[in-house]
Amino acid sequence: MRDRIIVITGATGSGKTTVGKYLKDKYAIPKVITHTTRVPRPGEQNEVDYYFESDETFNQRHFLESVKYDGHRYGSSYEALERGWEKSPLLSVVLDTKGAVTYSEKLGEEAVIIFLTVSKDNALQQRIKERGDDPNAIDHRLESDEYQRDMALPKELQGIAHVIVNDKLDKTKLMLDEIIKELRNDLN
Ligand SMILES: Nc1ncnc2c1ncn2[C@@H]1O[C@H](COP(=O)(O)OP(=O)(O)OP(=O)(O)O)[C@@H](O)[C@H]1O
Ligand SMILES: Nc1nc2c(ncn2[C@@H]2O[C@H](COP(=O)(O)O)[C@@H](O)[C@H]2O)c(=O)[nH]1
Repeated sequence: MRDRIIVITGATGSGKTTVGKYLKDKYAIPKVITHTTRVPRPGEQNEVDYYFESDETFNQRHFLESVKYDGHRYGSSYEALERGWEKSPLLSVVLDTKGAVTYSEKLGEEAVIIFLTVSKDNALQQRIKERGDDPNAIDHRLESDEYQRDMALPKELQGIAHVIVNDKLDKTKLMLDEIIKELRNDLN
C-alpha cells in the first residue's frame, strides 16, 4: 500500500478534530500531532493534542509548513510524517486551509484533502461555545481573518478536495466510510 496523508481542513468548529478521532477509533488511522504556541484548552494534553511550544522552542523545529492563525503559530513537520508512515500507510492531520493548500502542492496525490463545512454559519459559533472554549478566545477567533478565510474552500483545492457538509455526524461518518473504502481499494 502506498503512503497517504488525509488532510482534514475547514473552519473552526467544523468538526476536524472529531473526524480525526473517528478515523483513529474506527480505522486505526494515526493522527500526526502538530505544534502550536497557543495555550492548551481545558482537557488538552501535550503530545496528545499538540506539542505545545514556546516561541523559542517553536523556532527550533523544521517544518514542512507553518502558519499564523488567530495570533498563534502552528506547524507540522516532515519528520512526524515519515515517522508516522513507518507505522501506518494511512495517516491524518488537522490543518487550516492554508496548510491544506501547502500539503496539496508539496505532496500531490499523497495528500487526500477533506474540507468540512456546515450549512448554517452560526452552528460553528454554537459548537465552539458548547465545547467550552474561553468566551474571550471565541470572540477573538471569530473576528480573525483566518476564521473568515477558512469558511470557504480555497480555489487551489477546488476539484481536489472531498467536501463534506458536517451538519449531522452520522451522515458525515458514512461519507468518511466511503472515502476510506475507495482509498483502501486504490492503495491495494
Ligand atoms: N456534526 C456535528 N453536529 C454537532 N456537533 C458536532 C458535529 N461535529 C462536531 N461537533 C462538535 O462541535 C465541536 C467542535 O468540533 P471540533 O472540535 O471537532 O472542531 P474543529 O474543526 O476541530 O475546531 P477547531 O479548529 O476550533 O479546533 C465539538 O464539541 C464537537 O463535538
Ligand atoms: N497549517 C496548519 N494548521 C494547523 C496546524 N495545527 C493546527 N492547525 C489548524 O490551526 C487552526 C487553529 O487550531 P486550534 O486547535 O487552535 O483550534 C485549526 O484550523 C487547525 O486545524 C499546523 O501544523 N499547520
